[in-house]
Amino acid sequence: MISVFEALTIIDQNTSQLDAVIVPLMQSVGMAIAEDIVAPISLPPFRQSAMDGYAFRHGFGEEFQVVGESKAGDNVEFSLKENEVIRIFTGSRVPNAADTVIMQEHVERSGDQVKILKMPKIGTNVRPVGEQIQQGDVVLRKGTIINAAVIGFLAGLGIADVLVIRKPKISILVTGNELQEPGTLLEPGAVYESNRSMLKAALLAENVDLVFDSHVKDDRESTFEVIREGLQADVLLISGGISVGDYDFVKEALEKNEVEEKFYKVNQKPGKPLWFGKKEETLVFALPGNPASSLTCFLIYALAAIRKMNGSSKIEINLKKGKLKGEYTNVFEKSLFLQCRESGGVLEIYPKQASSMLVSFTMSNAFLFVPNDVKDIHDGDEVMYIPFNL
Ligand SMILES: Nc1nc2c(c(=O)[nH]1)N[C@H]1C(S)=C(S)[C@@H](COP(=O)(O)OP(=O)(O)OC[C@H]3O[C@@H](n4cnc5c(N)ncnc54)[C@H](O)[C@@H]3O)O[C@H]1N2
Ligand code: MOO
Repeated sequence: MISVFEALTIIDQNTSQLDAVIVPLMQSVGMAIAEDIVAPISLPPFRQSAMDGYAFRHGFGEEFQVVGESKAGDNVEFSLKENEVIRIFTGSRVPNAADTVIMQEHVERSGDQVKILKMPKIGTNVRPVGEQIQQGDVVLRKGTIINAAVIGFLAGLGIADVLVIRKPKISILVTGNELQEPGTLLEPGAVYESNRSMLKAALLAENVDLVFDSHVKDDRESTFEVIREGLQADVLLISGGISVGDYDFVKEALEKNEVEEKFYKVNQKPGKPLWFGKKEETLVFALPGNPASSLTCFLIYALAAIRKMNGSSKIEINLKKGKLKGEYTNVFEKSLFLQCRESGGVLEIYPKQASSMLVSFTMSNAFLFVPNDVKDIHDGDEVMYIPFNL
């Protein structure tokens, strides 16, 4: 059985960033920029007034006559004499002849006469061309994730389309005769299906396209067929049917579909029977069906691969250092991902940790990571943890 870190390395070696596509700006939210962006124009593109007030030539007294107006959107030029001002507004072009703008609260106006009450320094309230960005500057680096601020900034540069890493296409397949949809009366021997909704919910916050989701009964032929369909994606996530029971057909169906196994079984709890493979460029994660095992394996392995496809860097665990509150003994000789609450670097382990249970997950914000060779951990000991956000 391989270790957690070997599993991550194998996934990393088999995962590549997806190709780049041009999309309209408004469709790019959450996507990673695929090449450095160079400013096509300077910002501001012209000398711009920062205030509503008057534009004038500094150093020629305090009393002026208003001889014109420049409002937002205008592009008028004036040859200002020493005692002349232009009425101006925030965002308007400052005529070349003026070097300073005084805000209107600092003048006294009567008719077309203006008296400056509080003389500003030369250059005040005039935003120079390129004050924010110079044309030709690299303004955003490859890999930047597009958020509302980036959208606003790019739109402000006049950019309407952007080259981004395309979204991974994801298929979800859950297996099991016993699974029944929530909202129906539970039949004897059945359980409510939860992994499909859970994985879909976890993917909502990610930059992906869900292209296929299905439930298949424990049947050899149907499992083969539905996996064949689900492989039309960048990532196929399968839940359940990957253990060694007589009705666990997933491994066999993956092999029959010529998905190459890269590993099966990781020395961890939960999630020991995790299976990972690849067919051409499609990655397949067969997640163990127990709900906590499925979610743990998704968060630690599949999500890291999806994010790498999306433009983030290497796949690795984000291990942080904290202190344990309480005592814990690892009796399993496996690496453990324990659901816990982290606050200020102090970790408290929740009691119900079985693979079949999600109750502690609902209250958790981190995994305490216990390596397989660590047995006893005492109150106040330094521990490693992995924060997560659900
Ligand atoms: N003889 C052995 N038996 C098992 C081993 C083993 O090594 N030898 N490993 C155990 C471990 S560890 C795990 S984890 C499970 C994984 O089994 P499968 O991946 O085959 O999952 P299933 O048998 O299909 O289901 C397990 C469990 O989870 C429930 N389940 C499955 N899918 C869903 C779903 N979509 N929503 C809600 N609940 C689901 C299912 O009803 C079962 O109770 O194997 C152990 N066995
Ligand atoms: O490895 Mo399984 O997920 O513990 O029950």
